[in-house]
Amino acid sequence: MTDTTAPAVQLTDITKRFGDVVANDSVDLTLDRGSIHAVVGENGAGKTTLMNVLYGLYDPNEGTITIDGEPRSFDSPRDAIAAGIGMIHQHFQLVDNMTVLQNIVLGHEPSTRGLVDEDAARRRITDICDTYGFTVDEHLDTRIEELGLGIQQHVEIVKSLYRGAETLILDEPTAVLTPQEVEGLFDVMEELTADGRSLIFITHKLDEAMHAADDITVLRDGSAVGTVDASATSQNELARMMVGREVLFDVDSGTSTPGEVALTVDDIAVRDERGLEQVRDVGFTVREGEILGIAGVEGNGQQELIEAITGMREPERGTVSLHGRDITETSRRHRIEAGISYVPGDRLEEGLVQDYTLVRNALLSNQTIDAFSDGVFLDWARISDHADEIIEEYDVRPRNPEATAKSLSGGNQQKFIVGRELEREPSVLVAAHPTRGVDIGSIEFIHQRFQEMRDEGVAILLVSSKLDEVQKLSDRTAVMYEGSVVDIVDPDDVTEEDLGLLMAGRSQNDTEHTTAGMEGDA
Ligand SMILES: Nc1ncnc2c1ncn2[C@@H]1O[C@H](COP(=O)(O)OP(=O)(O)OP(=O)(O)O)[C@@H](O)[C@H]1O
Repeated sequence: MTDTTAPAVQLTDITKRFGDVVANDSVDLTLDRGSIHAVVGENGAGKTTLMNVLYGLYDPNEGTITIDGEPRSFDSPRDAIAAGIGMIHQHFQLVDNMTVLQNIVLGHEPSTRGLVDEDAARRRITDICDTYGFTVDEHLDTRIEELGLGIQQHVEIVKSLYRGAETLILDEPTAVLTPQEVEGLFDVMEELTADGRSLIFITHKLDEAMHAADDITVLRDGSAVGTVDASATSQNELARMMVGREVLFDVDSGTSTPGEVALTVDDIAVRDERGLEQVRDVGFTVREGEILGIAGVEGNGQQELIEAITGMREPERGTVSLHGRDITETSRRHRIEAGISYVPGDRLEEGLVQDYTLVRNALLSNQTIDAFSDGVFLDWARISDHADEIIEEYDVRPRNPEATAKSLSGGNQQKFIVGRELEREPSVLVAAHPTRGVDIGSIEFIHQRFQEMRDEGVAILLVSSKLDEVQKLSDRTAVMYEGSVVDIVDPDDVTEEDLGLLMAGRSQNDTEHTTAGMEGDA
């Protein structure tokens, strides 16, 4: 019998070590039933580790987990799910080429005398959707790959509820959403808690934590430094608790003085691996000393566009030029050597070799740089110094160049990639979601570096799903929707809401702003 007066989850004295690293140090956390509890903290503070303990992925060295007043121990996520815990990961765990229905029931198919009872599954899913206001039941026969990320996230939540989750862990759920989708998610979260379910909400966005949560626990260096009432705290207080110093929230982006055109994308069309045209006749320029932001919901062609610019995918038609020279046919390596740096959006797939040490990762895409090689042999001492410099400058923790990439927290991996790509002294920087998963102190630093580089004359193409980031850094903002640039606007003349509408495919007539010139001549 469930004790409805007990907290939904109580973590007591949880300690988890990885070798010498104490990822969680005697952490306590109480999740009240029917409440939203945000967990915030710098990169590497121990948030993911703590949630992985609760979700049965890690066995803690010490401490206890109590669910509904009963001590429990989990050997695997299967045990945690059986105890009513669900987790929505940052990287969705859905099978792309299966339908929504197949994904939701996977492994939990209801059966009547051994036969899968699909109607029963549909009825249950519709009930869940009706209760919480999801529209997932309208897409049950659609394949996941055909749906936007906002709906995919709802599918993940419905899947957890279908499996009986009473407590949901949401790991940075707003990172990939438009402002409108974020509001939608908060509404869903409210419905869930009104119905007695309990939520843990991991986020780097302090305003979201304050807006959505009841309680906020701050982790720092593996320890819980405190739990505060969300309605009685401030961003500054939270930032001080997290970082141990004041953090500037508004760095003035200053004004740029653009020079010559560095990068020209002329009417390119790009197909993805399935042969679908993902970029349709897109053209723009980026000048030296200018940041062109690209705003858009992920999956609207940004990735294919970047791949065509950086030499990883051949466009179907159109040209890419660097300082007036056509480079459309040249290799990725040629473009690196010609001065194009690239911060990829997917650090697990493209940015790092997870089993390599940071020293070896510092060499990636730098192999032919003169400073590191005499053309025949690599200068490992120099490469190791370079890794040290990145670690020091970008505050990568732990400060160990011999650590493997996979032993770093997500945000620290990201800081290392950004450091490697920015410190190569590029003339053009293409960066996709450079601060994804990065904590506020480090975002502040990375943003400052972007502005310094711009002021030194680097042409920067910034793709980001964080509108505040695009708004803050860009000198002009291009909005992509369904493979096209629907508009290029001056960020000073539009609000985040305007951008959100453009990103959702509303025409420019729906918003009021000044067009900043499609070809960089604003
Ligand atoms: N499998 C592992 N092996 C070794 N060290 C690890 C492992 N997983 C995590 N760590 C270390 O534990 C600490 C906490 O990492 P964790 O991923 O929990 O941080 P986080 O707060 O989730 O960070 P982020 O905001 O960057 O996601 C870090 O120092 C990290 O390097």
